[in-house]
Amino acid sequence: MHHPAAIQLDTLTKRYGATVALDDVTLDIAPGEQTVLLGLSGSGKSTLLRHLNGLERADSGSVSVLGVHVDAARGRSLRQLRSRIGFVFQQFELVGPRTVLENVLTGALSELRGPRLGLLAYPKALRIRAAELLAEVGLEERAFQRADTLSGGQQQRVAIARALMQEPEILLADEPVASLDPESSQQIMALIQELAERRHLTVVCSLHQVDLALAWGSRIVGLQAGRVVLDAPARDLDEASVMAIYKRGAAGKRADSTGETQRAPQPELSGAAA
Ligand SMILES: Nc1ncnc2c1ncn2[C@@H]1O[C@H](COP(=O)(O)OP(=O)(O)OP(=O)(O)O)[C@@H](O)[C@H]1O
Repeated sequence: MHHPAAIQLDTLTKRYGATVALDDVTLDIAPGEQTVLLGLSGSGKSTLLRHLNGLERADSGSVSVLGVHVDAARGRSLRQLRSRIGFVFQQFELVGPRTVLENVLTGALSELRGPRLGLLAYPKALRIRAAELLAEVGLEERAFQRADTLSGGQQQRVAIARALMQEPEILLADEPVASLDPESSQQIMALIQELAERRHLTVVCSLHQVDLALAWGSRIVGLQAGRVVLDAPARDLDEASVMAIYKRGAAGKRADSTGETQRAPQPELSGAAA
């Protein structure tokens, strides 16, 4: 790889009590690369994503993002790093009673001092940028509507616009389409791809839908019980080779600290998505 990596994980291991959530993960992700994480529920996808912006700390090994050693970053240096990393979530995490435009603007809060209430509390240049982003995600006509009146797919578009408001270099997405119907899921994935390509964003996205991952990701990383068991360009894979990562391994047998077993495996084809 001739680029310095945007993301570099070196023998990363993370345990929660007896559970090994990430087990000796080594991974380099190049700038502009779009990577999908696949694996059973509990295989470590969210834990991996949460290490990339310092929400979790490695037990051993190292995590380097945009040249910053995340494990060593604290306070201001961690805030600075986080301002370069956008994050979107399964449940969108919008402020429901606020307008769509205000929700997008909150993505710029790290650029400002103190909380802001109401549109006029934001500088005009930011309001213009937020409106442009809303247009880019196809929601300019919804700017003054309450966020909680939008459909799930529309809410995820707002969340994506909010993440882009901070002009990130990396976009992390933790099951961004798990709450959406198949058609909206495809639209959201296509949108993320298009926006990422336009900005040369590095994307790491966890998914449960194998067919979406194959259609979308430039690179597929499969996790099984915290280990990387597959790492290949999507074009070199077919559904059968990806489904192998869902075979019941250690992940399916482990019990958590309450003694409950893991949720059932749930690879999906998006046509059968919940
Ligand atoms: N804060 C925590 N405390 C205890 N155990 C945790 C914690 N976070 C994750 N785990 C455990 O670590 C393992 C990996 O969890 P993780 O959420 O990363 O999996 P995942 O692949 O993202 O699952 P899903 O697809 O259901 O989101 C699981 O066994 C989980 O129970």
